[in-house]
Amino acid sequence: MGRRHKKSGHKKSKGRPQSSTEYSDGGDEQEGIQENDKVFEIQISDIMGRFITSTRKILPGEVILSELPIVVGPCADCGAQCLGCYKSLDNGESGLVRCECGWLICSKTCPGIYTPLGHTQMECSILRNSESAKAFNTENLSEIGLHLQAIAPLRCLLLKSGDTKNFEIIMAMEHHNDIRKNISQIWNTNQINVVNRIRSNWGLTEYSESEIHTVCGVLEVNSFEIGRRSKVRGLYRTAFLISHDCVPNTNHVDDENYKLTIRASKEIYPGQAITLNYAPTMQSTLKRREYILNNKFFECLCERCSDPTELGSYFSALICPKCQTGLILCEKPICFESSWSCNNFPKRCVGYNMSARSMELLLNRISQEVEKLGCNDIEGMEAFLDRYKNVLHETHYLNFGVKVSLSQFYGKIDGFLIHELDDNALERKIYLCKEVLRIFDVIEPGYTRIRGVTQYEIHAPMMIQLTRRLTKKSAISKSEMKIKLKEIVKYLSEAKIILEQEPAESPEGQMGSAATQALLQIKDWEKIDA
Ligand SMILES: C[S@@+](CC[C@H](N)C(=O)[O-])C[C@H]1O[C@@H](n2cnc3c(N)ncnc32)[C@H](O)[C@@H]1O
Repeated sequence: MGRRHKKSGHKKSKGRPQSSTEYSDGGDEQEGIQENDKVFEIQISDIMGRFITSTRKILPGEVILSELPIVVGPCADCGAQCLGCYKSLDNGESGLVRCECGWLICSKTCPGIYTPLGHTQMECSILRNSESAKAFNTENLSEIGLHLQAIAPLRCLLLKSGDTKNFEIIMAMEHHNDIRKNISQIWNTNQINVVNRIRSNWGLTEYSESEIHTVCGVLEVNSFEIGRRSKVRGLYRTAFLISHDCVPNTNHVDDENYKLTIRASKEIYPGQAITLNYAPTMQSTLKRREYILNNKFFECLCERCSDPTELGSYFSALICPKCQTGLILCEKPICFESSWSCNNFPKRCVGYNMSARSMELLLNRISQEVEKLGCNDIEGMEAFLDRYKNVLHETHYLNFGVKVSLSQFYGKIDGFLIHELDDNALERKIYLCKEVLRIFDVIEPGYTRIRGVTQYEIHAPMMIQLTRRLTKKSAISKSEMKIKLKEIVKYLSEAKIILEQEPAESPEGQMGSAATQALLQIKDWEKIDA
């Protein structure tokens, strides 16, 4: 697995820091932040290349940077999409609509036609002149996705004559060509779907093969997945500098104009690296490291990856089948081939070992079971947890994913609507939310979307428990009620702060407004009670 890895180990940064103004030529990357209050500067390390660190203490929720993209385009694995607004397309009732260049669009009035971050006039005439749409097989719309793969790279290349400053910024981004060219699956796919398409099929020979491979690499390594409705990627002139950590200290959102806002999710100290998680946070160390190696082309050596317990979350731990009390942990988590053994050995266990390969096979088999679970199937999920209770640690990532789903679905699914839940089911939802929060406090702490959602989720069963106790006149003293209400207000208040950062129309944004309403209602309650 290590063959793609060029650099290893974190080293201290060296060289002089560059201020963000010096680097970005006074861009808008810290919009809303005073010139004399820049919160980050650029550093360079042998291992990570450029990365950013804070110049002062940054508080949770503070905006670190906010910027519009340089380039937006369909993701490499998108299906048929509108070239202007990226809406997914199907043959639908109205059939397929084509732009003047012959490419498919959602409608003649698509808001993304002839706009800088959609289908520009320049792109339209290039695609028309090259007769690029002639090759479309509209009988098979998924094939259109292959043509769309070349659009984001083309948009980067068009900056060469249209916006040289941004073209230079893009070409100076990390592309890892030296590693990627040895991965035939990546390089050959790009050669066929992007390089040959742009140069041979569309006749744009002014762009060299190496230039096209470079923009492919830049997009793979640096782009952000954005947009709510479809698979869209964007390149940003400053945000790409943020380095990776499996326990990040920022979160990000993008709005309807693809403006990206990076906020601190927890306190960041002066000089500390500003980080985000490039990998899916709810995966085990093995899976995250594999993802980063295969998609971002480096080996993660962060604290979470280096610790066999994943900072006490036991996200990858199995229960020892020999002694039943010990945990099977990876001996050297930052080595893909490392074996696994019982942590009770030698004192309380005769010993149990597993090879990396056996662990991989076991987890793949259990993952397939998780994937088969219907997303509404609360009983199926509970049965899964019960089936593996003596195999997987209670917060193993496969259990944990199921628990996160359950923490949200109890109260929302037919037959399990919140007012239909009996006392045990309410208690179960509260228990799951608390467990989910306990683990996210370790792996994604602070002001993060999932913590906000879970804090919102926990308030409803707690409120219902309280009202049931009042109406049933089960003994509840005034002081106990006050304590319960205080706890609910604490959850809702943090949910409100976190979720109000989300776009108002998004489900999370709407939860934020609902949290505000719920807080007002509790205030009324308190008045009545008083
Ligand atoms: C989005 S770019 C970040 C900017 C890049 N360092 C540069 O100088 O242009 C991602 C690349 O930065 C490097 N990188 C980021 N975080 C890293 C980390 N935690 N450890 C090692 N390399 C890292 C890797 O080369 C990765 O592919």
